Amino acid sequence: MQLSAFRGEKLVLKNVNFTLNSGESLIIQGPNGAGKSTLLRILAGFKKIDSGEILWNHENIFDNLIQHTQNVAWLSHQDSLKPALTVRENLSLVSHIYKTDLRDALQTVNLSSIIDLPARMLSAGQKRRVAIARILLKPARLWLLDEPSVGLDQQTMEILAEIFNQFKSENGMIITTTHVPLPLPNSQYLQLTPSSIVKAPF
Ligand SMILES: Nc1ncnc2c1ncn2[C@@H]1O[C@H](COP(=O)(O)OP(=O)(O)OP(=O)(O)O)[C@@H](O)[C@H]1O
Repeated sequence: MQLSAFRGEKLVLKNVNFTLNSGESLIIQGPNGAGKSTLLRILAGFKKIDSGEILWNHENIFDNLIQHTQNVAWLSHQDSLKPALTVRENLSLVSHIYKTDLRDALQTVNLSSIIDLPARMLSAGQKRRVAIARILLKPARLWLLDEPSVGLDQQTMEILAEIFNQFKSENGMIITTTHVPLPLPNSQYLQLTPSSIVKAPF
């Protein structure tokens, strides 16, 4: 892999390298600005790299990004819910596309009772749980999660542990950023540090 990437003029990722197999998880750590979200965006195919390559089953993900996006489910830092739409409406498109059970997903995150509430009326933790339900609705091989536990209470952390465990036992792969301990035993760790390297002006 050995990938490097700039954001603007700043070298954010330098020679990052890891391998992940089916059923494994990787926890990306580092201080604010170290490039954790940037790395997730790259792995999701949303941002190009400046050197190196990312291989999925020996093939460069950037050679067929449409195919790659089908392998990936993405939980961003924001929950990306439409405030005026109900929980059901926010999730119905993804559940319709993949023919997956919206009620099951909401039940897993303990949100069945608020299925018809508009997203703008949800608490921060409830919004996070809806975003996690959306991950469950896409039959992806790789989950890319940006600080998945933000706003979650202890009970939901236990649910998250079960969700992670189940997904990995079905050979799913998880790559996640976090600033706090996550219920993901037997993970690899990748430590990023902020870089001070900037592009030469010419
Ligand atoms: N769109 C952008 N244009 C230019 N620089 C950017 C852009 N987005 C992020 N950066 C810079 O890239 C660096 C890495 O940002 P990134 O969001 O990946 O960090 P992070 O490790 O996820 O931080 P945090 O822990 O605060 O979420 C930061 O220095 C940030 O200022």
